[in-house]
Amino acid sequence: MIKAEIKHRFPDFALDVSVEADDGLIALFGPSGSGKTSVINAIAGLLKPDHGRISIQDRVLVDTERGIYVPPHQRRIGYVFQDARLFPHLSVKENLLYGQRFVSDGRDLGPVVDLLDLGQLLERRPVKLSGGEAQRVAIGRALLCAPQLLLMDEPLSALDARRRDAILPYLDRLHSESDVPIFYVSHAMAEVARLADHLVLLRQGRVTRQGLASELLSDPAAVPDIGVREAGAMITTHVAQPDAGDGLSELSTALGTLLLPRLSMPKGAAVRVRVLATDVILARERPVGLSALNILPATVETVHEGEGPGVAVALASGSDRLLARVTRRSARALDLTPGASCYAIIKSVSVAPQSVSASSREDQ
Ligand SMILES: Nc1ncnc2c1ncn2[C@@H]1O[C@H](COP(=O)(O)OP(=O)(O)OP(=O)(O)O)[C@@H](O)[C@H]1O
Repeated sequence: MIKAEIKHRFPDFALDVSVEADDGLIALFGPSGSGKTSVINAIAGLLKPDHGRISIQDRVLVDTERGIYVPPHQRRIGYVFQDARLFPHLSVKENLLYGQRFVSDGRDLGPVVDLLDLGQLLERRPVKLSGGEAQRVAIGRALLCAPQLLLMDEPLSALDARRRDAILPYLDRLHSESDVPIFYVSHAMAEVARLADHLVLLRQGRVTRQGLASELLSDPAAVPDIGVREAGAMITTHVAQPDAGDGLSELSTALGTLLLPRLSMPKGAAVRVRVLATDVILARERPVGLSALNILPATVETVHEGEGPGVAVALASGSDRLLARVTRRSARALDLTPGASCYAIIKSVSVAPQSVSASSREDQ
């Protein structure tokens, strides 16, 4: 359990947040200037808050009331920045070992090298690494300090889309195989949705919402904070048939089959699929003669009207949740009110490969 209550006033900005989350990956999401970096800097000890209390498990790092302030180097926190910040004169191996030198019980190099696939890179100098490789080394170095908590501040934002996609599976693996809780800062919802267990939405220095990512992502009231184009629920499912013969894979959902462009995952693998609200079409009758392959029966749970022409509709399809964005006009014409039964239609090709990731927990 991680708890952070932080109040701090900069000349032009006030931060007032309270975050409480179980271990796992806690994502801080918000627009530029909303205070994300300030929150993790306070946790790392790079920002001394005016008022606050920060604890990891039962270890209190900051309690301004009681005059407790553990200095940064004693916090056992690993920090991965946007840029890798490796020592250019040291090899990859020496950079990794640098992480270990501060702690007597640092982790063995071997498992971290395996986890992040660094074996081929050990003798190289940072100048010979791609941006994604350098970031993997930076993550490895942070892990080798045997941290109690890993802070990652936009670790992919300096990478191009191809390199980002290449490193995401390592973050999936880090998340599912390492027991170190992670605070992950990002303004890219695709990354957050893929990785987060707990989601904290920040705006102008305050938490607007927080909770289990699976619940918050399908909450229509959170759409304004997430952004209408980025909003979308997660379906946790498993691969029923990796190769359906025509370039598609079959996934089993609570109430039907989801066909997606072929996944490189084995039969039975648990997966998380992010389905954008703008990619879901609703119909009251089961449509026929339609090119879209995925038609899932669903029930309307709530309808959230925003200020624009669209409404966000939360749907239950068995135990799965979906979010659809339709126009206010369609919502009225179809009489989409809580309890209405309908069909959610999802085009297979609209689900990007990056929206599908290995799920660390079958029961999510
Ligand atoms: N040391 C500082 N002195 C004065 N103001 C600061 C300081 N650090 C941060 N701020 C202000 O606090 C606000 C929040 O900054 P912060 O970097 O925490 O936001 P962020 O959400 O991480 O933004 P981004 O996504 O752009 O990195 C900004 O308005 C910034 O100008």
